Formats: sequence, C-alpha cells, structure tokens
Amino acid sequence: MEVGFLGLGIMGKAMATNLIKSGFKVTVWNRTLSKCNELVELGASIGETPAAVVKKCKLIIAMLSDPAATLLVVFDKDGVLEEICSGKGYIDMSTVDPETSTKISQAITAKGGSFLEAPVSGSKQPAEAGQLVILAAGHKALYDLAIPAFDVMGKKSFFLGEIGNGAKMKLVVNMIMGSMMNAFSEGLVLAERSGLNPSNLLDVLDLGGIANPMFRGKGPGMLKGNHSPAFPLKHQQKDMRLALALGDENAVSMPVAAAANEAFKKARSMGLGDLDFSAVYEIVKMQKD
Ligand SMILES: NC(=O)C1=CN([C@@H]2O[C@H](COP(=O)(O)OP(=O)(O)OC[C@H]3O[C@@H](n4cnc5c(N)ncnc54)[C@H](OP(=O)(O)O)[C@@H]3O)[C@@H](O)[C@H]2O)C=CC1
Ligand SMILES: O=CC(=O)O
Repeated sequence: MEVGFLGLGIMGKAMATNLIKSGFKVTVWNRTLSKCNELVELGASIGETPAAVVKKCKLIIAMLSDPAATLLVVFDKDGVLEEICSGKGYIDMSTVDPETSTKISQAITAKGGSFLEAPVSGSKQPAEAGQLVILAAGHKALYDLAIPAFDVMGKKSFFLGEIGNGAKMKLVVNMIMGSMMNAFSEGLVLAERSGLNPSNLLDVLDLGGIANPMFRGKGPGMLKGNHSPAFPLKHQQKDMRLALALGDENAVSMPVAAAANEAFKKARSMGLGDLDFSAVYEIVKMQKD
C-alpha cells in the first residue's frame, strides 16, 4: 500500500525513514520542501502539496508541530480536505488537544474518509529505532489497517476508543514528564549548590526507586550544557499548556504542572524553545544566591 507522510521534522523524518526501509512505498510532503530530499534518496516520492499526497495515497500519516499546523494542513488551500474521500484514511500522529483532533475527525468523516488520532510516546531515538508507543483512538477499522505501519514505527500500539482519548493520554503522559524534568533540574542544581557532585546524584538516582530512562539518558548531557534537541522545549511547553487546559476542563488542580509550565515559558521567552526540553535546567541554574 502507498503511504503518504506529511511532516518531516525530528519525528516525521525518522518514522518515514523506517517505513521506507521496511518496504512501504512512501510519498512525502513537508512545508519546507527541501527536507524531502533525504527521503527521496532512500526511495520516497514527493507530493507538492498535502492534497497531492492524499490524491495519490489511500493511507496518509501526519506528524506536525502543534494544533495550528495540523489544522492548516487539513483545512488550508491545497490541504488534506480537498482530496480526502471514501476509501482513504488519515492518521494524525502529532500531539494536539482533543478539540483539534475532533475538529479534524469531523471534517474528514464528513467527506467520507476515515480518521485516527495516534500520538506517540517516545522521542527522537525511539522514533529512529522503531520503538515508539502509539496511542490511537477513532476509527477502529483504520487502526486495524494501519497495524503493519504502526508495527514498523513502534514497539506497542494501544487502541483507546473514541476520538480524544489518544490526545488526552498523550497530554497526561507529557504533563508528568514535564513536571519530572523540572524536579530533576532543581535536584541537579540543589546538589551542586549544596556542595555535592551532581554526577554522584545521577549514579544514586539510577540505582534507586525513581531510576528512569529520561534521567539516565539526559542527565550527563545536561550537566555539560548539551541540550541538542530530541524533544524541542517549545513542544513540551505546548503539551503542558494543553494538559493544563484539560485540567481546567475537568476541575483538576495541578499546581506542580502549572509551576513546570511557567519554567518552560520562561525558557521559551529566553530563546531556548528550539533546544531540547532539558534546557529548562539552564533556567533553574540561573538563580543566584
Ligand atoms: N521530538 C519528540 O521527542 C517528540 C515529539 N512529539 C510530537 O510530535 C510532533 C512533531 O514533533 P517534532 O518532529 O519533534 O517537531 P519538529 O519541530 O522537528 O517538526 C515539526 C514539523 O511540523 C511542520 N510544521 C510546523 N508548522 C507548520 C505549518 N504551519 N504548516 C505546515 N507544517 C508545519 C514542520 O515543517 P518545517 O520543516 O517546514 O518547519 C515540521 O515538519 C509534535 O506535535 C510533538 O509534540 C511526540 C513525541 C516525541
Ligand atoms: O513527547 C515527547 C516524548 O518524549 O514522548
């Protein structure tokens, strides 16, 4: 089956590459079209617009930055909606809020197409290794059809029921992750300022009950000031904002997440949005005596 892929950022490039390497025929599109060239060298074709990709393919996957981008790619001129029709399935794997996903789902299904939201947990390295966790919801028949592609991109897929549930699950997970990153950053700074060696803290954490791949993977780089982007901080702040809105809607008080969001906002305002979300550590470190 010919698969269309819209969005070749950090995640999309890795996911589309794995599809091509596993034998899928893939047609790609990216807003900055030059980013398609690397994929073409691996065997992909280029679609000049999202509509052109949808016209050519029965299954189309999107991996875009945020709600604004996902809505533009569907509803704008030369967008997905112009060519979507019965017999075609659209899968949005971007992290967005349930409202955005619902809006897209309604528009796609009104034109006879089928829709699945399928955000992922796992960053650049899991995307490259085909080890993502896929959080799908929506049209079950489309989910079943997409399983061979999901099996290439991920290590486990969940079908979570109605549209919105995939988005909500992803936002809850990333709300926890963003809060953890802030607590971790504060711990590293507290260790150093109180006279401890923060590298020793990493070793101690890794042997105890709160050991986890994020602390293990990011800690040593953070101490060296290396925040080359795997998960851009601007996207983590977007996820905190969307998770807090979900908290508002459900009357769930989340003071820890709200404080973490403020730190990410401050980091963005200081120009750190394109660095990895671990760069929030630099904001905590900037505090003086
Ligand atoms: N990186 C990570 O670790 C993870 C990211 N995610 C989520 O996956 C999604 C993609 O993340 P990631 O690949 O890191 O992000 P990147 O910032 O690397 O890529 C974003 C993509 O969206 C495109 N885009 C942005 N704005 C627009 C627009 N207005 N119109 C059309 N296309 C647009 C970009 O195009 P262009 O190249 O032209 O800028 C690019 O293809 C996000 O929702 C993120 O939250 C989920 C799990 C992990
Ligand atoms: O959304 C980011 C991730 O690491 O998952």
